[in-house]
Amino acid sequence: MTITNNGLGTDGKAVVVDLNEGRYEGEQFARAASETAQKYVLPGRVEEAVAYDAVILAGFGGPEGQDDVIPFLRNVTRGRGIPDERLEEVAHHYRHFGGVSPINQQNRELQAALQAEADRRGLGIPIYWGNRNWDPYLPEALQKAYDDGHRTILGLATSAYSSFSSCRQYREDFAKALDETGLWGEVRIDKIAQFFDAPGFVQPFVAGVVDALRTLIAEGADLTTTRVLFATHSIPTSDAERSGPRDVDWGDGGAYAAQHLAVSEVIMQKALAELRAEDGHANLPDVEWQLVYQSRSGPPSQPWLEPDINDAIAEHAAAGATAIVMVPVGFVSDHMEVMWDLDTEAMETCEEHNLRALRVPTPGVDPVYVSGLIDLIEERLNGTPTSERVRETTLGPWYDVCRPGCCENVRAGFKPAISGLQP
Ligand SMILES: CC1=C(CCC(=O)O)c2cc3nc(cc4[nH]c(cc5[nH]c(cc1n2)c(C)c5CCC(=O)O)c(CCC(=O)O)c4C)C(CCC(=O)O)=C3C
Ligand SMILES: [Fe+2]
Repeated sequence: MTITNNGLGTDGKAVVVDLNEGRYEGEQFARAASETAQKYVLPGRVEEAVAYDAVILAGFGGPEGQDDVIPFLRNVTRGRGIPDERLEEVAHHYRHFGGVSPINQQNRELQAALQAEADRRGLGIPIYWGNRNWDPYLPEALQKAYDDGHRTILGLATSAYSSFSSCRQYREDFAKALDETGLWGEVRIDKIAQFFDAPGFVQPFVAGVVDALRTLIAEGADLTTTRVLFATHSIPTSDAERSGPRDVDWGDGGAYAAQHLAVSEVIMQKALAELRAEDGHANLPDVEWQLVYQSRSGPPSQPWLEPDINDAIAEHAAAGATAIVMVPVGFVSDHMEVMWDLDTEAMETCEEHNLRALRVPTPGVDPVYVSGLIDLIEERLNGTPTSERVRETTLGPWYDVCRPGCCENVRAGFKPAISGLQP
């Protein structure tokens, strides 16, 4: 077993631990990793140029027909022994839309857009695409990249924040893909860090909030009774508390909530500044905003992050709000969680309370977002110093190499993962 420490540790710069050099076995691996961890120094960012020869875009995956729905849900809930009858309850969101989630098509389009931008910049790097929970699966994408001769791969997950579900699970899935293809030691895979505060991710939301507020202004709405709700996926509070590096006190909701709060505040500030710079809007009032959560699942006995967006809408209505702007800041495309939980359920809640409601788009394939993701790839290709990486909050740039315990999930237990020090 080898862990190679690429040697920058003690001078305060990034340590690179190449986890792809061997296959690690539980205890033994954990012990060796913690010895390495002694030498591991913040901030865990890789400032070394690496000649990546391919990128794998890792998506969540979704069903593309009624027959796919239950098998897909079995994949998502794998290992948790949820009976098909229960899955059928979750399935009705998908059933309602013909069993089709738009997420795969969105990722196909993102892959094509990323490829076009990479080619335009002359990077000469192919972009492959594979999913966690549906066809095309990650191991297939990895095998394809390998068969095409690629050995040094950069992973890019369609998820911008830290938590077990939004970061570590993707790291584990890349490791699992190495397992299933038997390519440990043959291929190196590193993952791009969480990018919640990268300009390309933030800017489309700013533009969306500007558009929404402009629409409300044009309608003669009162911005002092308008509420901007930044919505993200709820997660169990136990996951939230373990999100991000464990040696930092992130406050309630861990790094997950801290990242969302920081980025929401920036989006709000930038949107208002942009509007105030326009003719006639110099005296625009501040608009109240709040971070809210959606799509909770799990048993009622298990605490998840709150408030739920629907409860928040009802409370704002009771307190005299007249308009709601929903900003799906936790998501990168308009997939089922957006179509159902926001555009269907939360919209209905707004209607029940006679609130004017608007929903801002996700980044999707906005050229600013696509170009911003390619910037992140170039940072790693070039080994761009931390100080030269542009980010919109003081929390970033996030860590390229995750520290031990980062985003760990005590329920799931220890599993190998790329791009981090274990366990
Ligand atoms: C943080 C987070 C993101 C954002 C980061 C990212 O994008 O990765 C996300 C995205 C998504 N979640 C999605 C779908 C589902 N998530 C589920 C279940 C869960 N998600 C969780 C968290 C997250 N989920 C959690 C803590 C669970 C509980 C079970 C567990 O601990 O694992 C279930 C199971 C049924 C249920 O429990 O409701 C489904 C079907 C889809 C696809 C949509 C489509 O098809 O268009 C997408 C993009
Ligand atoms: Fe989910």
